[in-house]
Parts: sequence; C-alpha cells; structure tokens
Amino acid sequence: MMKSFIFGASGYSGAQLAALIQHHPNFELAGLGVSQHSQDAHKPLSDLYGQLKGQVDAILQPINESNLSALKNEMDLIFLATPHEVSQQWVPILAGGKAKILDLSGAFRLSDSQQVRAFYDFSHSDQALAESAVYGLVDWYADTIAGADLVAVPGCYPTASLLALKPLQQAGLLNEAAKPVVNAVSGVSGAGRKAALKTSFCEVSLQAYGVLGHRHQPEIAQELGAPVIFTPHLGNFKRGILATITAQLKPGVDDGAVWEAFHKAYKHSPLIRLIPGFPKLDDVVGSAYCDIGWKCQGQDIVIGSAIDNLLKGAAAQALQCANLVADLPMNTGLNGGKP
Ligand SMILES: NC(=O)C1=CN([C@@H]2O[C@H](COP(=O)(O)OP(=O)(O)OC[C@H]3O[C@@H](n4cnc5c(N)ncnc54)[C@H](OP(=O)(O)O)[C@@H]3O)[C@@H](O)[C@H]2O)C=CC1
Ligand SMILES: CC(=O)N[C@@H](CCC(=O)OP(=O)(O)O)C(=O)O
Repeated sequence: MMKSFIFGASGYSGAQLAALIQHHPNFELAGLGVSQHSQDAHKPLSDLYGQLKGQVDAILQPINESNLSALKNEMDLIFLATPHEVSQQWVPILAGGKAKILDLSGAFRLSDSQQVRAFYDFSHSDQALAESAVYGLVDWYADTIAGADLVAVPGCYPTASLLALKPLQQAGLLNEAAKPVVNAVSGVSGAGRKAALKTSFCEVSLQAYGVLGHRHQPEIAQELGAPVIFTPHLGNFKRGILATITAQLKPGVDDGAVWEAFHKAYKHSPLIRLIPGFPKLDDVVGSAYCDIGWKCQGQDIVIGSAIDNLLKGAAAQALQCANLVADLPMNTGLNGGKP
C-alpha cells in the first residue's frame, strides 16, 4: 500500500480526496493535515462531513513548517489541497524526498514566471522546481505525468474548457484568426469552504466575475497553445461546472471531421463521455465524468462541457494523476466514474 498524506483535508477538495483514497485498493490514508491554528485541528474529518462517518474518522493534524519536512521521506504520495500561497511555500520543503507531490492549487500550473507574478502575486523561490512541475491534465499528458515528481493538478474551469477545445485544436480544425470564447458557470463549492460574504447564501446570484482577468485564462491559453476569452460565472448551486464554448472552424471543416477529432482524442478515456445534444450538471455531479456535446453550423461550433468541480475538476483528477505516478491504471479507485 502506498502511504498518502493530504494537506488541506478539511477543505472541500481535500475531504473529497480523503474519501476517494479511503476506498482505493493501493493507497493508504496515512494522515490528514490542516494549518497549525486551524479551528478544525484534532477533530475527526467525519465531524465536519457527516456523510464520512464510519468511513473517514481519521483526525485532522495541525501541521507547521517544522513537522513538514519529515513527511517527505515517510510518505509515498503527498497531496496539497491548500491555498495557492501555502502550496507555493510548502512544496519546496516537501520536494526532493521519496514522496511524489500532487498539488491541487494553482501555484505550479503556469510556466511563465511573469504570469505567475501577475496572476498569483508571488514568485517561486526555486525556479527549477517550478519548471519541473508537470501539468496534470490526465487525458492528454498521461505519459509525462507518469514520470513526474511534482504534478500541478489543473484548475476546475481549465479542465472543463481544455477537454472540450483540445481535440479540435490538436487536430488543426480551429480557425486561428478567431479566439474561442468560454463562458462557464460554477457552483459555490468552487470558492472553497471558508466563509466569505460573496459566497454566502443570500449574496449569491448568477453573475459573471473576474472578467478579462481571471487566473484561469492564462492557464487555458497555455495548455491550449492559443488565446481564449474566458468568463466565469458564479451560480446559486453547490457543485458542478458547465462550460459553453463558441469557436470558429477552419473553412471546409465539416461535422465528420469534428466527430473524428473528439472520438480519436477520447477513445481511451472512458470517463469522458461524448454525448448527443448538450450536457447537464445533474448527469456529472457526484461523479468523475466529463460530459461533452457539440453542434456545428457552417464554420460555427458550440461545445458544452460539464464536470463536478470537486471531482474531475479537483480530487478525482488528482487521484488519476497519482495512479499514473504510481504506475497504476489511470482510473483505479474511481469505481467506473461513480466514486
Ligand atoms: N473548490 C474547487 O472546486 C477547486 C479547488 N481547487 C484548489 O484546491 C485548493 C483547495 O481548494 P478548496 O478545497 O476549495 O479549499 P477550502 O477553502 O475548502 O480548503 C482549504 C484547505 O486548506 C487549509 N488551509 C488553509 N490555510 C492553510 C494554511 N495556512 N496552512 C495549511 N493549510 C491551510 C484549510 O484548513 P484550515 O484553514 O482549517 O487549516 C482547508 O483544509 C485551492 O488551492 C483551490 O484553488 C482546485 C480545483 C477545484
Ligand atoms: C466559484 C469559484 O470561486 N471558483 C474558483 C475556481 C476554483 C478552482 O478550480 O480553481 P483554482 O484551483 O485555480 O483555485 C475561482 O474562480 O477562483
């Protein structure tokens, strides 16, 4: 069994990951960490999430920089489901040991250091380490992820957007003169568990935010290899992301070429379901699936992509990355997409 530790285990994606690892046939949940002065320190995780009672009753341990470095040789896998700034500071301390690191934050996703400064407001202390991070979009980069010591697990909106656009981009079907336009709506769990006025029940009303300035725009552009216009929206529901994407095809590209591109891209990805019509959140929430549907009219194409932000958009994709790093089949422990 591979010993696994989760930092940020009291948060939405960390708790989801703990539940997945608890049932994984090859990974053992060896520890759950929270910040040194966390109000949840020393509580069983199941005190916070009643649905985990009898499943994940392990205690949340307070962690600080002094007890951090011992873990790098005690563990086989270390997951960070922590704020970006925490991952940025802790990954260099955890690197260089036996453990493979899987960071669910955005700290190590952007390869351009100027963009890191612009969108995250910090610089990496170890640039070589930052450059060694492999982007964990599992359905596209399985081979490089398998050899990584540090995996930057993709953001939720980029996962939904890239899975929809990359098949067309890679097949050379997109008209480069027109930027794809991504409009996406996320449930409130995307903002994490910590209380904030803007995510409190009476304040949330369907609205765009981060317009022309969200940190996921450069992440999508980097991994697509082309610029995009990205507009996120906060919806008044708990879980799920629905991205609706409009793009232009090159002249002469027909339905058949589009169908071929999607089917070729995902023929070995059983958790990506290519569906007739357009996806809906109820079909993916609570699962590790990504549902994708599209319609073409002349050179116009509209693509819909739906995921659970906490599963395919965070914990389930992190687990898929860990499976690859551990040389296991990618979907081990995901119970056919319905963990
Ligand atoms: N929610 C989502 O849909 C997605 C989130 N992500 C990313 O995953 C990470 C976790 O997100 P999410 O689960 O939503 O966040 P939450 O806010 O729900 O949880 C954050 C976790 O980090 C811990 N934490 C906070 N501050 C510190 C600190 N200084 N030191 C150590 N631990 C700390 C918190 O515990 P405590 O404060 O009690 O110590 C908590 O366990 C973030 O980087 C986020 O951007 C990625 C994809 C999707
Ligand atoms: C609704 C909401 O607030 N969503 C978050 C994205 C969550 C996520 O995937 O992202 P990172 O890992 O990149 O933080 C946001 O817009 O900041």
